[in-house]
Amino acid sequence: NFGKISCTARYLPEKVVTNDDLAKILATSDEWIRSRTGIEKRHVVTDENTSDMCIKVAQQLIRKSGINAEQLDFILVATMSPDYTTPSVACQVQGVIGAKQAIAFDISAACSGFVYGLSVAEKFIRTGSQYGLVIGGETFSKLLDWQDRSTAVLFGDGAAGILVEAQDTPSILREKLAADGIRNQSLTAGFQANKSPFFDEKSESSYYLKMIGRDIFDFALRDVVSNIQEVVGEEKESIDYFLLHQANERIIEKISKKLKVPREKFLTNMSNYGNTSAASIPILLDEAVENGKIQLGSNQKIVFTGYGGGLTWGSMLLTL
Ligand SMILES: O=C(O)C1CCN(c2ccc(-c3cc(CO)ccc3Cl)cn2)CC1
Repeated sequence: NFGKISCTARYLPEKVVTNDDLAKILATSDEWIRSRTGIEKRHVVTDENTSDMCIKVAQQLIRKSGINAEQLDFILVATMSPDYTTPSVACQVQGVIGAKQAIAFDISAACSGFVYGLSVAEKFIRTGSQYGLVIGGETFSKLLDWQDRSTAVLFGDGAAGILVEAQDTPSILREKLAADGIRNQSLTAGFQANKSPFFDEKSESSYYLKMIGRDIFDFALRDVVSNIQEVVGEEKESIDYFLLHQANERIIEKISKKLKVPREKFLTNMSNYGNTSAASIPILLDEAVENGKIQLGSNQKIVFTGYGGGLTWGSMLLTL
């Protein structure tokens, strides 16, 4: 058997924060944020955590697909902002929706988490699983230094995911995942300092998200472009849509130029959500399904590409 995407869903927290709202608390402006990132607004949780949003996505997937939660064999949640280190968000979801047969664990691959998760899901399907959920969910608002205008304006909260089910023909045609731990300090968040009586005082906690933007930008233009080329090969023209992690409008423009693929083949929505890390690709996918650009079961060819902290990156070529 092979995995196919048979349902999509998304959940955004109610509160919307515009660039002008941020300009009231930070030395920034709508003009700067919009011109440098393409972001106009983002959603921010006020009383929810990552698990709450992922549970809502899972409940929608079950309702929309008509399957019973007990049919699920696995639940994978890609997140770098879980409620706890344990239990996993996936286990919190599994418990609430009553997916008693499902194994459940989180995937920590930053903004590549959804692509890594879909790749893992495919392996479960190929070895006998029938149904599973892959959900990307983030509450970055708790990781950010809201005094730091270079990062606080870039990110948003949200969750989205897919139901993956077994079929006898392949949907995932090619994939290439990668990581480079040498550059692991280019994007960090959530460091927890040790406070035991036996630990040297040296360690200071750097919980807030820190990013060397220039390094990540360059990485996206170099490694990510060659990764897409490696996965897409000569079939560039036959791809209907490229769904890249929604980090920055200018990055996507530059990548489309480097690949010599028309910009309109790259779906984007960072203007409305900011960078939602592991949730960004499934949010984009669910919107495209909702507005009809993408139809599941249509044999359309799409590419998913994640890239971010780790450093991690990876692309998958699918026929839907
Ligand atoms: O001065 C400017 O123009 C700044 C320059 C720096 N910028 C950046 C840099 C890197 C990212 C980014 C982040 C992640 C993490 O999800 C993944 C992938 C990318 Cl490419 C987003 N924005 C913002 C505008």
